[in-house]
Amino acid sequence: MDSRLRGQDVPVEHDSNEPWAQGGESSLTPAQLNLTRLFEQDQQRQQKNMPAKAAEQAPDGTAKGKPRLLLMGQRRSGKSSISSVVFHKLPPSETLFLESTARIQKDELPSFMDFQVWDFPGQIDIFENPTFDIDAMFGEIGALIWVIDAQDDYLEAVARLNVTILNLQRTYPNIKIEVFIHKVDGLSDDYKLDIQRDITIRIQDELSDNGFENAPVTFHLTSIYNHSIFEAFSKVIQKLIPRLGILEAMLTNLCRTCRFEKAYLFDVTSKIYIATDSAPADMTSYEICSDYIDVIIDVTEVYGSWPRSEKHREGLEGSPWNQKLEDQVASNWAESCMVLSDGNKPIILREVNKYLALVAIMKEDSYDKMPLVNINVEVVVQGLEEFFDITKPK
Ligand SMILES: Nc1nc2c(ncn2[C@@H]2O[C@H](COP(=O)(O)OP(=O)(O)OP(=O)(O)O)[C@@H](O)[C@H]2O)c(=O)[nH]1
Repeated sequence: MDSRLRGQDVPVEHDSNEPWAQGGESSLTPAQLNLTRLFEQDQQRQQKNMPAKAAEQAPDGTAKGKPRLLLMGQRRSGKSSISSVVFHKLPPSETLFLESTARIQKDELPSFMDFQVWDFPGQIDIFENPTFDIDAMFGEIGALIWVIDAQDDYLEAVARLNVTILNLQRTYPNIKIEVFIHKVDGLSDDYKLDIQRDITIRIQDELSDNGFENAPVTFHLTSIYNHSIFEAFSKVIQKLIPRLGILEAMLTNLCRTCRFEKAYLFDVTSKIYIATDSAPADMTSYEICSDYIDVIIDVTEVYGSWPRSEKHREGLEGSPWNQKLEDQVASNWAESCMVLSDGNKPIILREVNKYLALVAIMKEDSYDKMPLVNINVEVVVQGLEEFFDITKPK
């Protein structure tokens, strides 16, 4: 959308003499310097914890420093379906036709943090197979996602998961283990909770029998047929973001200042939310915001997206506007800073960069204050850009 459709935007002029506009170490604001220092400390700590072998080289030449998500579990538990639905937009019903994975599928996903997803074939046991370089696999920061089919007998899956956790805990105590109790669609709420309780107890008992009391294992109830899989991935990815608290604080402040009900920072392609404000997250607001992203993407696909052709640009900059496009829109990146009314609660979407978008649900009376809201959103977006600039893997 351009500003003619939006109407309410107040473009904020930026003084190029302002410190953050210039770049360079000496021109950083105290907040930027503080974040840079904290981030460097985090990285030094992580490098100390990394096994020497993994720190030396990346397996198969993939870029280092990219967080890696490993999808493991029994055959047909739903690993490839999860990866295809979340990261490749495959409609859930089409996963019925996916073939069994024969070799490890490595997916590099260009996104705000360029992570990789490795989909393991269900029949492979990496600890029994000497050809696997375990150090290279688990040395990088990331998470192991273990998928358990809740509609099937899960005892063997739990037993294999226990062996895997015990093996990992001895060498890589920091790796996060995320258990997806999957395919819970069609199960009653009571039954879902029973299964979750049973699996949790079986794993925790085994771990404490072996002397591991506080292993970082988290459980999620998931299905590709609703938003639960995106919600679970959001939680997994959030744990990989250094200094997530700063992002949350920014969004909480924005909600307070603009009287938003809820604000999410989304990774647009996967619709994973990578941060939200401190108000309790509820599935409904997440669903509304993520569906809204779909609407915007569909509209953008129909009416053209970045980059525009020279001719299109000339048309937009010509009469009657007679202004450069950059001067007409609030953001160089955003084509979709627009407001829709949903049940009297407008929703605002503002692109942050080509991967991220800020989506917020406003309160009923906030529509009148759009110019102020836009200015505040603009400032937060700049803060977010600076955050990701400082914390991106170097
Ligand atoms: N009901 C339901 N079925 C699912 C769900 N996720 C995946 N499936 C189905 O589970 C079957 C197996 O899915 P796959 O993704 O191929 O399983 P996999 O774990 O990758 O299997 P391997 O490659 O053999 O290890 C497919 O028929 C999917 O449609 C879910 O959330 N709910």
